[in-house]
Amino acid sequence: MTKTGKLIVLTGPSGVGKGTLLQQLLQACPDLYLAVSATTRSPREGEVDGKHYYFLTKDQFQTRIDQNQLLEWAEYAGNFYGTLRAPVMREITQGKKVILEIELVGARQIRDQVADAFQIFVSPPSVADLEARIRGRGQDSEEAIARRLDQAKVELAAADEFDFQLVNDDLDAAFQTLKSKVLSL
Ligand SMILES: Nc1ncnc2c1ncn2[C@@H]1O[C@H](COP(=O)(O)OP(=O)(O)OP(=O)(O)O)[C@@H](O)[C@H]1O
Ligand SMILES: Nc1nc2c(ncn2[C@@H]2O[C@H](COP(=O)(O)O)[C@@H](O)[C@H]2O)c(=O)[nH]1
Repeated sequence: MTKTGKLIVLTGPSGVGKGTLLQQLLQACPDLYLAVSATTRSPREGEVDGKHYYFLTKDQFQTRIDQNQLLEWAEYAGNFYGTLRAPVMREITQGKKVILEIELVGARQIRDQVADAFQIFVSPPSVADLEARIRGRGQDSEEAIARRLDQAKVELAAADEFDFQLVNDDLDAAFQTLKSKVLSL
């Protein structure tokens, strides 16, 4: 019998801790495949091309759109972000669980295209905590922080659209809940 893979979407406002939770999840679930996104954003300190993102120019990103290479894409806080279709389909066909860490507009596109994708929304304990986390990361300009906090309000209002909601308050507790859910899929 052919094993069918599963597409899992992890969404939540910038700074809520998606990436932190994901790194722990990947350690705990070595069979989970994290799709590396493409973006036109500049690399942050320590970010490696092909590992954290594929860093593209706007023209390169547009070519991927024109050639239908992206499963979903969105403009977020002045930059473009998207998921490359081919690696995701390859891993799903091979029966793997594939996880995407993406924002709301992209998550909605996935919902329209992949009916059985499982969608998880991560919330902060409060907007004040969210702001403190973005600032504590120390990698975004004041302008970028303001844009991300504006967008966070839109994203938090959409949390009920998701299959599963997780509050990332205590990191260990949130990680255990996330791991149990992902392993159950
Ligand atoms: N439960 C938590 N309590 C306190 N700080 C946290 C918690 N989870 C994550 N953080 C911290 O919050 C900051 C933002 O986390 P992270 O970069 O993982 O967020 P993100 O949702 O992936 O953001 P983005 O979408 O912008 O990439 C990091 O400094 C991280 O260490
Ligand atoms: N729609 C998509 N959103 C994505 C993708 N990769 C990342 N993201 C989301 O963008 C924001 C900002 O990320 P940052 O690395 O600049 O902080 C965040 O919400 C990510 O989840 C993608 O491929 N498609």
